[in-house]
Amino acid sequence: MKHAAPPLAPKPDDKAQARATPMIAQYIEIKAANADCLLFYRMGDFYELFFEDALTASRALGIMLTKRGKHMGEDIPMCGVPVERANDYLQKLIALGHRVAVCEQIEDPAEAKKRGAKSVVRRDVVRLVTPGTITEDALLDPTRANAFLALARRRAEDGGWRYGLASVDISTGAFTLGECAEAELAAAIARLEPCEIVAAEALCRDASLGAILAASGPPIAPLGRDIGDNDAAARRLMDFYRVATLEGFGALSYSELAAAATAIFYVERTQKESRPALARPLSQRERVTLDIDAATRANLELTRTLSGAREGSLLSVVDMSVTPAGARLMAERLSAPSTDPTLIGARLDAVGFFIARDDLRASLRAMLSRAPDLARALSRLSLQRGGPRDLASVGVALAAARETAQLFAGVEAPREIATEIETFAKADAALASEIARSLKESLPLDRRNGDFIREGRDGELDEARSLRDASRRVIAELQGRYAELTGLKLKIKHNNFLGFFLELSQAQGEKLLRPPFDATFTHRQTMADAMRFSTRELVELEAKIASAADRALARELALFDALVEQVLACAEDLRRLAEAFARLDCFSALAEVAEKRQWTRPLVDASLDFEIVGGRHPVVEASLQTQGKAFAANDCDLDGGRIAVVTGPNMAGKSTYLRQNALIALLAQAGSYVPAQRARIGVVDRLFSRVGASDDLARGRSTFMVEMVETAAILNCATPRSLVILDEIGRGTATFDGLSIAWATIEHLHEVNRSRAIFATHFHELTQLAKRLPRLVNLTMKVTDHAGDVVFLHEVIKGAADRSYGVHVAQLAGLPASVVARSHVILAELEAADRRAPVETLIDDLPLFARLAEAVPPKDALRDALEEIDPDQMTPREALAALYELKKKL
Ligand SMILES: Nc1ncnc2c1ncn2[C@@H]1O[C@H](COP(=O)(O)OP(=O)(O)OP(=O)(O)O)[C@@H](O)[C@H]1O
Repeated sequence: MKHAAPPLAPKPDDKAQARATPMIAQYIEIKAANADCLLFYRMGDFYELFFEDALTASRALGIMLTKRGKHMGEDIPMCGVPVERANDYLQKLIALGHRVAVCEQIEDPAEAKKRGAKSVVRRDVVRLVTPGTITEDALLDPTRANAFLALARRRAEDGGWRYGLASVDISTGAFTLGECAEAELAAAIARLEPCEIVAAEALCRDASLGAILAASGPPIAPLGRDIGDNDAAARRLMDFYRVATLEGFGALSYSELAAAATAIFYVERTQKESRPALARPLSQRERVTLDIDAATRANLELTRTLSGAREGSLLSVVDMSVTPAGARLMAERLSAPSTDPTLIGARLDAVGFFIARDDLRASLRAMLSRAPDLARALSRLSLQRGGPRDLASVGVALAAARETAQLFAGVEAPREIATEIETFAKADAALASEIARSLKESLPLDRRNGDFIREGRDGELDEARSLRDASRRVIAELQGRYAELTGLKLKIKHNNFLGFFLELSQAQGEKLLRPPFDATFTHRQTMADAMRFSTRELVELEAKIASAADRALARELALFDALVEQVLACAEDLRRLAEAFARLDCFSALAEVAEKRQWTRPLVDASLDFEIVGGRHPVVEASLQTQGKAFAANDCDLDGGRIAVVTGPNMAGKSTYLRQNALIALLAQAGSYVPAQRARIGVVDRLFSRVGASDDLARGRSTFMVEMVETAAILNCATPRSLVILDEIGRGTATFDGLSIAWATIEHLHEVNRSRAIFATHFHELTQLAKRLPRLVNLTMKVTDHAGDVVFLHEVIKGAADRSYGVHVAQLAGLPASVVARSHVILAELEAADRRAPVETLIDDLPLFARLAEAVPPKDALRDALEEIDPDQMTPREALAALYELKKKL
């Protein structure tokens, strides 16, 4: 079959448009204005897609591709999705990274007809649905924030670039700002985990930024133009918030202002006429959080495992929250732990309180688990996308707030909890009872068809409803009367085209066409097996019922709008309430985990200490527990910049040990109790890791290259306040290269970075470094070896491993016996050779890294001659002579 390239939707100025049908002409124009989106074009009960959109969507959604009419002599490809199932299809398209423009009919078809038989119903795009701007429950993951990130770039005073970051979650109204240099951008994006990134097109084209964005994962939405200068950006913000000055917004930098304005621009571009109730942007520039780069975040599997699953991540073990908002906050806390010991202490007090008061914790959690997702309901209401259930959610949340306040009445709670309780006590009781008084018990999802306002709430509504219902009874009576009158089997039915009509079989219907019945019954339609009639009485009733039903619905919708208005008038208070619920949920959930898993309160202070006694890996321990196995707890002491070099056999637990210490520090700073008997952590400013092997083939980097890039970042950035964990550096290359790199890395960490660090390695030669580096300690994994039967005890002890047991692990893994036997022979040979020329002698021959650095540059004749030259004291002639002299020396 000939398959010509599908006709692309022509440009609006194409002369083709002139020859298109009026409807296709309208389509072409709207599509051109939304070229980067799939266009859902409303036609009756369907959203239709045409031209290349139809091909994309039919492939992505697995729906049938048809055609409709011709354009320029070619069939127009078309596919469609029913309006009531649109959300399912939207979800699939969004998950695939598409953006969808929803185009509705914005006038009654009857109106269009008045303009002439051929005129098309007016249509317009009412909303762009994009991955970062969705609000519907059906499209959202309740436990994850759904933010887009707007980026803008401005010159700083020192001439360098500063990036402004605005993170907006329309589904909850959260709006935060930040600023960073290009080098910090990837880590910032990893922390914020946006679902979509928005930036001016010119910025997206920048080579180095483009590479960062492409590597960061989420789909990118380029905006046609920049937001303009500082004044234009400020004006956009003021217009959106309807304020005359930005003074109330705190000090915003130029790049933050530009990013905030870009975000608002995108909100307006996607939400069109609707204006979401966004919180005022909150600058987090002064925020003090633990810096974790993207690689470390991924390697430590904080909120997701390396394979992308939530299950098996740190979050999946820690998150025992009972509300979606609590789960979202928990993810945020783990993603951005604090570096402020006072704040951390206050949060730990709150967790401690809920551990001590398990009675209050149980009541609170029972109540919270019934509370709705207030933030998301509120957001939908503000976008006119809310339904009766969203309104009910506000009422239920307000009632729950009062109940919580009562629960804590007279209780002496720590500051972090007491402030939330004050918020609860102020919850608007009048609004809660107004909502409860107005809405029925069981509510429809959609407000479109009414039937959600209680009887007795509004006299006018009740009257219209009883008229509507009475008329329906009259219809039933009428059917009986007509049946009796004619002696025929007939039924009164309804459709949108005929309204009410009588239907009977063809044979019986014939009788109504003849006297005396033809005086009363008017023939309307003959079907294959039935005939349809109407009567004057039916037509009159139809009008009465329709108008009563219309009046009832209009009244219900008016009452709905009035309630929404009342809710939105206190949107700010309600959002604070939603946040307060999330925080209490988070604290009580952390108390729950601490108790369930026997975690203890860490001490976090401003020192450079790091002492963990009886530490465990939270995720490995939980997984062993389900298999009925115990986890062997281990200590770790890195006080004052100590570096632990861990050697030991494969499978003995080195990686687990490295990660658990990083995770314990991170949990402590996130305000959680920790899996250890005791932990004292001098607050960590940056957490670095180089663990696991992964390649980044998309960016043309091999496993070893990735390893070196990450190691370089660590050596360039780590400070004495940082915590560094390095797993098997130098493994991915030839032995001597790898050993040399690992050796120099440890020296650099010890002498230059002076960070607290743990280094796991199979290069046993490195343990010799302890002789030279005073803050280096050797640790090893305890192994028992009974007559060739090796048992890993997973216990970390002081000292160095003498062998790897690699061949033993290979045997356990099922390598053929002949290969294992041969490996033993080769190993014995190699070990004998090593004993004749041990690498340990190197330690005495090589100068230390720092001294090496001092020794550079080496002296030579050319350098000596250069040093003697003083250009300020020379005539041009002397200078020329000196130049010839230098050249000669060279
Ligand atoms: N402290 C512990 N208590 C009990 N089991 C542990 C402990 N540490 C590790 N394990 C178990 O041992 C397995 C191997 O641990 P891990 O991956 O940390 O070893 P490794 O020494 O880093 O190995 P390799 O050198 O091969 O990477 C883990 O999957 C876990 O089930």
